[in-house]
Amino acid sequence: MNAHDSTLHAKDDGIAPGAELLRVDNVTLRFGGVTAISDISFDILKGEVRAIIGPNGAGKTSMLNVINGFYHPQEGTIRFRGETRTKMKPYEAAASGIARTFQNVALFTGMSTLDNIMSGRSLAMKESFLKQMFYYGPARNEDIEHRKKVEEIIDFLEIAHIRRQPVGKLPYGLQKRVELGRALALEPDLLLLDEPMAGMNLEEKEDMSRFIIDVNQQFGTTIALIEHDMGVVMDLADRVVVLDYGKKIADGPPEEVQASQEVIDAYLGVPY
Ligand SMILES: Nc1ncnc2c1ncn2[C@@H]1O[C@H](COP(=O)(O)OP(=O)(O)OP(=O)(O)O)[C@@H](O)[C@H]1O
Repeated sequence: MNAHDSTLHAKDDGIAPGAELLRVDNVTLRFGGVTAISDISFDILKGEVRAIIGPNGAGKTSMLNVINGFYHPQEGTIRFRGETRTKMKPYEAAASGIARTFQNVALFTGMSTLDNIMSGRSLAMKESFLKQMFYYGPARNEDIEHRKKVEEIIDFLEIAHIRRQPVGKLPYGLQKRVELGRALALEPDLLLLDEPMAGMNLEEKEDMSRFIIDVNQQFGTTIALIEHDMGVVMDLADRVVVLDYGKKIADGPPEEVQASQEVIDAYLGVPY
Protein backbone atom coordinates (compact mmCIF):
# COMPACT_ATOMS: atom_id res chain seq x y z
CA MET A 1 0.00 0.00 0.00
CA ASN A 2 1.35 3.48 -0.63
CA ALA A 3 0.65 6.66 1.29
CA HIS A 4 -2.10 7.78 -1.06
CA ASP A 5 -4.19 4.63 -0.58
CA SER A 6 -4.07 4.77 3.18
CA THR A 7 -6.93 6.21 5.24
CA LEU A 8 -4.82 5.93 8.38
CA HIS A 9 -3.52 9.22 9.68
CA ALA A 10 -3.09 11.30 12.80
CA LYS A 11 -6.02 13.58 13.63
CA ASP A 12 -5.97 17.03 12.08
CA ASP A 13 -5.89 18.95 15.34
CA GLY A 14 -4.92 22.28 13.81
CA ILE A 15 -1.38 22.12 15.16
CA ALA A 16 1.14 22.93 12.45
CA PRO A 17 4.07 20.58 11.85
CA GLY A 18 6.97 21.76 13.99
CA ALA A 19 4.75 23.47 16.58
CA GLU A 20 4.49 22.21 20.16
CA LEU A 21 2.30 19.12 20.50
CA LEU A 22 3.24 18.20 24.06
CA ARG A 23 5.20 19.92 26.77
CA VAL A 24 6.46 18.48 30.04
CA ASP A 25 7.10 21.25 32.55
CA ASN A 26 9.13 20.82 35.75
CA VAL A 27 7.85 17.32 36.35
CA THR A 28 8.94 15.49 39.50
CA LEU A 29 7.78 11.95 40.27
CA ARG A 30 8.61 10.14 43.50
CA PHE A 31 7.96 6.60 44.68
CA GLY A 32 8.33 6.83 48.44
CA GLY A 33 11.94 7.82 48.96
CA VAL A 34 12.95 7.23 45.31
CA THR A 35 12.86 10.23 42.98
CA ALA A 36 12.33 8.62 39.57
CA ILE A 37 12.02 11.96 37.73
CA SER A 38 13.46 15.19 39.03
CA ASP A 39 12.27 18.56 37.72
CA ILE A 40 12.30 17.60 34.04
CA SER A 41 11.09 19.84 31.21
CA PHE A 42 11.08 19.18 27.47
CA ASP A 43 8.76 19.45 24.50
CA ILE A 44 7.66 17.21 21.66
CA LEU A 45 6.96 18.95 18.37
CA LYS A 46 4.24 17.93 15.96
CA GLY A 47 5.57 15.51 13.36
CA GLU A 48 8.94 14.76 14.93
CA VAL A 49 10.55 11.58 16.18
CA ARG A 50 11.77 12.31 19.69
CA ALA A 51 14.05 9.80 21.42
CA ILE A 52 14.41 9.45 25.18
CA ILE A 53 17.67 7.73 26.14
CA GLY A 54 19.71 7.09 29.27
CA PRO A 55 21.09 4.30 31.46
CA ASN A 56 18.92 1.74 33.25
CA GLY A 57 16.80 3.30 35.97
CA ALA A 58 17.21 6.82 34.54
CA GLY A 59 13.45 7.41 34.57
CA LYS A 60 12.61 6.86 30.88
CA THR A 61 9.67 4.47 31.33
CA SER A 62 8.39 6.53 34.24
CA MET A 63 8.40 9.55 31.91
CA LEU A 64 6.25 7.74 29.33
CA ASN A 65 3.95 6.65 32.15
CA VAL A 66 3.56 10.27 33.22
CA ILE A 67 2.81 11.37 29.65
CA ASN A 68 0.09 8.77 29.14
CA GLY A 69 -1.46 9.33 32.55
CA PHE A 70 -0.43 6.07 34.17
CA TYR A 71 1.53 7.95 36.84
CA HIS A 72 0.60 11.33 38.24
CA PRO A 73 3.63 13.46 39.11
CA GLN A 74 3.81 15.15 42.52
CA GLU A 75 5.03 18.32 40.82
CA GLY A 76 4.86 19.83 37.36
CA THR A 77 2.41 19.77 34.48
CA ILE A 78 1.87 18.21 31.07
CA ARG A 79 0.48 20.32 28.23
CA PHE A 80 -0.98 18.42 25.30
CA ARG A 81 -2.35 20.34 22.30
CA GLY A 82 -2.21 23.51 24.37
CA GLU A 83 -4.25 22.08 27.27
CA THR A 84 -2.52 21.80 30.62
CA ARG A 85 -3.26 18.88 32.89
CA THR A 86 -1.95 17.59 36.16
CA LYS A 87 -4.01 14.41 36.24
CA MET A 88 -5.35 12.32 33.40
CA LYS A 89 -6.33 8.65 33.33
CA PRO A 90 -4.67 6.37 30.75
CA TYR A 91 -7.97 5.82 28.90
CA GLU A 92 -8.48 9.59 28.69
CA ALA A 93 -4.98 9.99 27.28
CA ALA A 94 -5.74 7.27 24.74
CA ALA A 95 -9.07 8.85 23.82
CA SER A 96 -7.29 12.17 23.25
CA GLY A 97 -4.86 10.55 20.79
CA ILE A 98 -1.94 9.24 22.84
CA ALA A 99 -1.14 5.56 22.25
CA ARG A 100 1.74 3.49 23.57
CA THR A 101 3.54 0.18 23.48
CA PHE A 102 5.35 -1.43 26.38
CA GLN A 103 8.90 -2.58 27.12
CA ASN A 104 7.68 -6.17 27.50
CA VAL A 105 5.06 -7.21 25.00
CA ALA A 106 1.62 -6.72 26.56
CA LEU A 107 -0.79 -8.48 24.19
CA PHE A 108 -3.69 -10.88 24.74
CA THR A 109 -1.60 -13.97 24.04
CA GLY A 110 -4.51 -16.38 23.44
CA MET A 111 -6.18 -14.06 20.95
CA SER A 112 -5.37 -13.75 17.25
CA THR A 113 -3.35 -10.96 15.63
CA LEU A 114 -6.59 -9.60 14.17
CA ASP A 115 -8.44 -9.51 17.51
CA ASN A 116 -5.48 -7.97 19.31
CA ILE A 117 -5.31 -5.12 16.82
CA MET A 118 -9.10 -4.81 16.88
CA SER A 119 -8.90 -4.40 20.67
CA GLY A 120 -6.80 -1.29 20.06
CA ARG A 121 -9.77 0.30 18.32
CA SER A 122 -12.11 -0.22 21.24
CA LEU A 123 -11.69 3.38 22.34
CA ALA A 124 -12.80 4.56 18.93
CA MET A 125 -15.90 2.38 19.09
CA LYS A 126 -19.25 3.31 20.54
CA GLU A 127 -20.17 -0.29 21.24
CA SER A 128 -18.05 -2.26 23.65
CA PHE A 129 -15.18 -4.38 22.51
CA LEU A 130 -16.87 -7.55 23.82
CA LYS A 131 -20.00 -6.85 21.81
CA GLN A 132 -17.76 -6.21 18.80
CA MET A 133 -16.11 -9.55 19.23
CA PHE A 134 -19.41 -11.40 19.34
CA TYR A 135 -21.14 -9.30 16.67
CA TYR A 136 -23.86 -8.35 19.08
CA GLY A 137 -26.74 -6.09 17.94
CA PRO A 138 -25.85 -2.61 16.65
CA ALA A 139 -22.19 -3.39 17.01
CA ARG A 140 -22.28 -5.28 13.71
CA ASN A 141 -22.21 -2.24 11.37
CA GLU A 142 -19.68 -0.38 13.38
CA ASP A 143 -17.58 -3.49 13.39
CA ILE A 144 -17.36 -3.51 9.59
CA GLU A 145 -16.03 0.04 9.50
CA HIS A 146 -13.43 -0.68 12.18
CA ARG A 147 -12.46 -3.93 10.52
CA LYS A 148 -11.48 -1.94 7.40
CA LYS A 149 -9.06 0.17 9.40
CA VAL A 150 -7.64 -2.91 11.07
CA GLU A 151 -7.16 -4.59 7.69
CA GLU A 152 -5.25 -1.53 6.50
CA ILE A 153 -2.95 -1.77 9.50
CA ILE A 154 -2.41 -5.48 8.87
CA ASP A 155 -1.46 -4.75 5.23
CA PHE A 156 0.75 -1.85 6.24
CA LEU A 157 2.67 -3.96 8.77
CA GLU A 158 2.86 -6.92 6.37
CA ILE A 159 1.33 -9.38 8.83
CA ALA A 160 -1.58 -10.75 6.78
CA HIS A 161 -0.06 -14.23 6.96
CA ILE A 162 -0.42 -14.32 10.76
CA ARG A 163 -3.80 -12.63 11.08
CA ARG A 164 -5.55 -15.70 12.51
CA GLN A 165 -2.71 -17.00 14.65
CA PRO A 166 -2.73 -16.63 18.44
CA VAL A 167 -0.06 -14.04 19.18
CA GLY A 168 1.41 -16.05 22.07
CA LYS A 169 2.76 -18.53 19.53
CA LEU A 170 4.44 -15.93 17.31
CA PRO A 171 8.17 -15.12 17.31
CA TYR A 172 9.03 -12.17 19.53
CA GLY A 173 9.78 -9.77 16.66
CA LEU A 174 6.32 -10.35 15.18
CA GLN A 175 4.66 -9.94 18.57
CA LYS A 176 6.29 -6.50 18.82
CA ARG A 177 4.92 -5.70 15.37
CA VAL A 178 1.40 -6.76 16.40
CA GLU A 179 1.74 -4.56 19.47
CA LEU A 180 2.65 -1.64 17.21
CA GLY A 181 -0.45 -2.50 15.16
CA ARG A 182 -2.65 -2.36 18.23
CA ALA A 183 -1.28 1.08 19.12
CA LEU A 184 -1.79 2.26 15.52
CA ALA A 185 -5.41 1.09 15.64
CA LEU A 186 -6.12 4.12 17.79
CA GLU A 187 -4.91 6.33 14.90
CA PRO A 188 -2.86 8.25 17.45
CA ASP A 189 -1.54 11.74 17.20
CA LEU A 190 1.28 10.89 19.58
CA LEU A 191 2.72 7.39 19.67
CA LEU A 192 4.88 6.41 22.64
CA LEU A 193 7.15 3.42 22.02
CA ASP A 194 9.00 1.84 24.94
CA GLU A 195 12.06 0.05 23.53
CA PRO A 196 10.37 -1.11 20.32
CA MET A 197 13.50 -3.02 19.18
CA ALA A 198 14.45 -4.66 22.48
CA GLY A 199 15.34 -8.33 22.07
CA MET A 200 15.24 -8.17 18.26
CA ASN A 201 17.80 -9.45 15.79
CA LEU A 202 19.29 -7.13 13.17
CA GLU A 203 16.74 -7.93 10.47
CA GLU A 204 13.81 -7.45 12.85
CA LYS A 205 15.31 -4.14 13.99
CA GLU A 206 15.61 -2.95 10.40
CA ASP A 207 11.98 -3.89 9.72
CA MET A 208 10.76 -2.14 12.86
CA SER A 209 12.81 0.99 12.02
CA ARG A 210 11.25 1.09 8.57
CA PHE A 211 7.72 0.81 10.01
CA ILE A 212 8.40 3.57 12.54
CA ILE A 213 9.70 5.89 9.81
CA ASP A 214 6.70 5.07 7.59
CA VAL A 215 4.21 5.69 10.42
CA ASN A 216 5.86 9.04 11.06
CA GLN A 217 6.09 10.11 7.43
CA GLN A 218 2.97 8.57 5.88
CA PHE A 219 0.47 9.02 8.70
CA GLY A 220 1.98 12.21 10.16
CA THR A 221 2.12 10.61 13.60
CA THR A 222 4.42 12.22 16.14
CA ILE A 223 6.59 9.62 17.88
CA ALA A 224 8.42 9.53 21.20
CA LEU A 225 10.53 6.44 21.72
CA ILE A 226 12.81 4.99 24.34
CA GLU A 227 15.69 3.16 22.73
CA HIS A 228 19.07 1.82 23.87
CA ASP A 229 20.53 1.12 20.43
CA MET A 230 22.37 4.35 19.56
CA GLY A 231 22.55 3.37 15.87
CA VAL A 232 18.76 3.24 15.78
CA VAL A 233 18.48 6.53 17.68
CA MET A 234 20.88 8.23 15.27
CA ASP A 235 18.91 6.94 12.28
CA LEU A 236 15.41 7.68 13.52
CA ALA A 237 15.39 10.60 15.91
CA ASP A 238 15.07 14.27 15.04
CA ARG A 239 15.89 15.23 18.63
CA VAL A 240 17.04 13.34 21.69
CA VAL A 241 16.48 13.98 25.39
CA VAL A 242 18.96 12.25 27.72
CA LEU A 243 18.05 11.30 31.29
CA ASP A 244 20.38 10.16 34.05
CA TYR A 245 19.28 9.39 37.63
CA GLY A 246 15.96 11.09 36.93
CA LYS A 247 17.56 14.32 35.69
CA LYS A 248 17.78 15.71 32.19
CA ILE A 249 21.44 16.00 31.18
CA ALA A 250 21.14 16.83 27.47
CA ASP A 251 18.54 17.73 24.86
CA GLY A 252 19.11 18.33 21.16
CA PRO A 253 19.81 16.81 17.74
CA PRO A 254 21.41 13.33 17.88
CA GLU A 255 24.85 14.49 16.64
CA GLU A 256 25.01 17.17 19.32
CA VAL A 257 23.87 14.86 22.11
CA GLN A 258 26.30 12.07 21.28
CA ALA A 259 29.19 14.55 21.33
CA SER A 260 28.27 15.86 24.80
CA GLN A 261 30.92 14.90 27.36
CA GLU A 262 28.30 14.58 30.10
CA VAL A 263 26.33 12.09 27.98
CA ILE A 264 29.47 10.13 27.11
CA ASP A 265 30.42 9.93 30.79
CA ALA A 266 26.94 8.98 31.99
CA TYR A 267 25.76 6.68 29.27
CA LEU A 268 27.71 6.13 26.09
CA GLY A 269 31.05 5.36 27.75
CA VAL A 270 33.10 6.15 24.68
CA PRO A 271 32.40 8.67 21.92
CA TYR A 272 29.98 6.98 19.56
N1 LIG B 1 6.26 1.56 40.39
C1 LIG B 1 7.43 1.87 40.95
N2 LIG B 1 7.61 1.79 42.31
C2 LIG B 1 8.79 2.14 42.87
N3 LIG B 1 9.87 2.55 42.20
C3 LIG B 1 9.76 2.64 40.85
C4 LIG B 1 8.55 2.30 40.15
N4 LIG B 1 8.73 2.48 38.81
C5 LIG B 1 10.02 2.91 38.69
N5 LIG B 1 10.63 3.00 39.90
C6 LIG B 1 12.00 3.46 40.15
O1 LIG B 1 12.16 4.69 39.47
C7 LIG B 1 13.45 4.76 38.87
C8 LIG B 1 13.30 4.96 37.35
O2 LIG B 1 12.77 3.75 36.76
P1 LIG B 1 12.37 3.65 35.24
O3 LIG B 1 11.81 2.28 35.02
O4 LIG B 1 11.51 4.79 34.86
O5 LIG B 1 13.78 3.77 34.52
P2 LIG B 1 14.18 3.46 33.02
O6 LIG B 1 15.08 4.55 32.59
O7 LIG B 1 12.97 3.22 32.20
O8 LIG B 1 15.01 2.10 33.17
P3 LIG B 1 15.19 0.84 32.17
O9 LIG B 1 16.06 1.31 31.04
O10 LIG B 1 15.88 -0.16 33.05
O11 LIG B 1 13.82 0.43 31.76
C9 LIG B 1 14.18 3.48 39.24
O12 LIG B 1 14.95 3.73 40.39
C10 LIG B 1 13.04 2.53 39.54
O13 LIG B 1 13.44 1.54 40.47
